[in-house]
Amino acid sequence: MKTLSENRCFYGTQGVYTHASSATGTDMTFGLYLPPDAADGPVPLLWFLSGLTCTHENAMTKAGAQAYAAEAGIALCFPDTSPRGERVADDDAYDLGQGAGFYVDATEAPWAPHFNMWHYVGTELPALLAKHFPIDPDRQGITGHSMGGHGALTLGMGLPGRFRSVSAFAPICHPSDSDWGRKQLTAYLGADTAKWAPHDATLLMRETGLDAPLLIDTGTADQFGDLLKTEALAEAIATRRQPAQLRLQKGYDHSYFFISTFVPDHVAFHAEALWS
Ligand SMILES: N[C@@H](CCC(=O)N[C@@H](CSC=O)C(=O)NCC(=O)O)C(=O)O
Repeated sequence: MKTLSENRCFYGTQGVYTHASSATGTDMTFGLYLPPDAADGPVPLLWFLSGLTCTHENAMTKAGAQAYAAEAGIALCFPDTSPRGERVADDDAYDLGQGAGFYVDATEAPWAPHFNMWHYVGTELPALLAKHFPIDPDRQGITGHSMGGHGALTLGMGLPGRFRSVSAFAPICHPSDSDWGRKQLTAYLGADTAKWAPHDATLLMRETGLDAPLLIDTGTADQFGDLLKTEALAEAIATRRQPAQLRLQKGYDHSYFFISTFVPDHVAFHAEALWS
């Protein structure tokens, strides 16, 4: 692992690191914020999975989460959203290929050799963090935005017992029934829709639900609102009687202005679960 940068931030450290990933077969870059409490021993970890077109950098520099994480004594990890590089497959569209890994392990050509973001975020990167940083692996929460919100929800439900708390900002909720999902799941996993089910939060909610507290915020003026299919997840939550807060925030769009407004609520929500 190599350190690319470390900056003092709210009395802790915002680092950016790169490492050779066996999951993706590429070098992967991630951001890790360690709060001041990490100087005294292991701290809980909150994952922030980003959306389409993002690198590790967008949420790290635009969400404004560090101030609240410092106060709550929680580390933040900002992974990249896909493998990258000249020898990695890509597509001209912004919503497929590099920057659009959808947090799945691809089985189809040309994506399968490198696009293994489920394994990367779910297995490889947690182990790397636990080895190199003062992180308590038994106290993890996960959040994310849009495609990253989809990742937070599907990893949260797909890895029972891993996360003590799950939240999302404007998540893609039902990718099997959305133009933000069908194209990508077909490309990465093939045309057999049965293989998509573990990567669809609405279907997972109907089938298995979530064994952790859940908070979702979505703006009523989200320019991608029709693609998110929030209503399908809301119905699945209600039908299942899943304990959850699903808040529709009046006038907010899909941007980081929306995320940074509600980031304090989300960090506090995770802190309550991670420190109890
Ligand atoms: N370029 C696209 C829209 C891309 C976009 O809005 N990406 C969002 C995430 S959308 C869902 O995953 C994002 O986080 N962008 C980065 C940022 O810093 O805002 C288009 O033009 O339509």
